Amino acid sequence: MNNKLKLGIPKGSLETKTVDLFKRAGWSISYDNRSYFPDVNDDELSCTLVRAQEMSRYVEDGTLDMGLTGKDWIIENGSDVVEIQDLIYSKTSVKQARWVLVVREDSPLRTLEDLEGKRIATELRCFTERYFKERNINVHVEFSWGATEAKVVEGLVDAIVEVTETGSTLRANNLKIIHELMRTNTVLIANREAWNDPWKRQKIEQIRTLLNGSLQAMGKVGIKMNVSQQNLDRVIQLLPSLRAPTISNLYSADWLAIETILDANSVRDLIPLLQEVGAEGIIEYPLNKVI
Ligand SMILES: Nc1ncnc2c1ncn2[C@@H]1O[C@H](COP(=O)(O)OP(=O)(O)OP(=O)(O)O)[C@@H](O)[C@H]1O
Ligand SMILES: O=P(O)(O)OC[C@H]1O[C@H](OP(=O)(O)OP(=O)(O)O)[C@H](O)[C@@H]1O
Ligand SMILES: [Mg+2]
Repeated sequence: MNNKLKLGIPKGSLETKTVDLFKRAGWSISYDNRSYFPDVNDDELSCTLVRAQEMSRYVEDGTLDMGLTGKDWIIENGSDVVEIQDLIYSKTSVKQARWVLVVREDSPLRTLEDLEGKRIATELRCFTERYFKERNINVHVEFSWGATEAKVVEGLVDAIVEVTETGSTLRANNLKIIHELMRTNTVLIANREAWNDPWKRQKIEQIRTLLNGSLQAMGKVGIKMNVSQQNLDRVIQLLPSLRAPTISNLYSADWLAIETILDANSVRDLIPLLQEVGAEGIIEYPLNKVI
């Protein structure tokens, strides 16, 4: 029988982006709507859908060898897992999210200390209790099952501790941030025993490299151009690159080809500048992985 690595895919807001990332990395994960055990085109993997909130507990106890979840939930659960790789993506972006203390815009509460004796609702209850305890501020923290912003709007609680990325939910509800408690992002985690098993570690490393390479390639493009020897320095000065641009000789001795990688959104400003300093035959191409 084949060796198998048991992989947890986060069900919920991270799900689609995670499956997309695996697709780019070379693994096709497919399932019908009601199944919690997706198929994957790799005999060495078995996949299970698990809530992001619970992932680290199943990885810690070995039910799963590896999984993806948020740093916030690893901390909340106090799970002893190996954090293999930060993979900074979420449902909406490729940036970190923030857990923040939030009150109504018209609230007189301004600082952490102002929360003394007040009520706070949050999904991250243990973390929030610990955070205030460490600062000797007494608060009543109650668990929220979701729609947390509504509770502070309606006055059910004095404040909430909630995750935010763009801030649009807070703005839509006339809420303001008075303190940032933590930054969080998606992390690839592994069970300690699995990490110490040579076959499993090799498989985890393969997945880490390809997921990270695919994530790094998002929003980046390759660009290639020809330039005469006399214009070389002026072109090079315009080009950012991972290390240094690659330069190779063309058949005609005093012309060179330059190749580099850059942010896709910088290309439209860069191309006219490159032309001005003598670059010709410019081509741009998409990237699948940057490793
Ligand atoms: N709007 C957001 N922007 C960036 N990251 C987010 C956002 N919402 C949630 N996350 C992150 O995604 C992970 C999963 O989110 P969360 O815990 O809210 O579960 P969920 O799958 O959205 O389920 P639920 O519907 O219960 O909220 C968490 O680690 C969280 O930090
Ligand atoms: O700052 P923003 O970019 O507006 O993001 C913040 C919102 O995103 C999350 O909700 P989500 O969209 O995951 O919905 P959910 O309540 O179903 O989890 C979070 O619970 C906030 O409500
Ligand atoms: Mg959510």
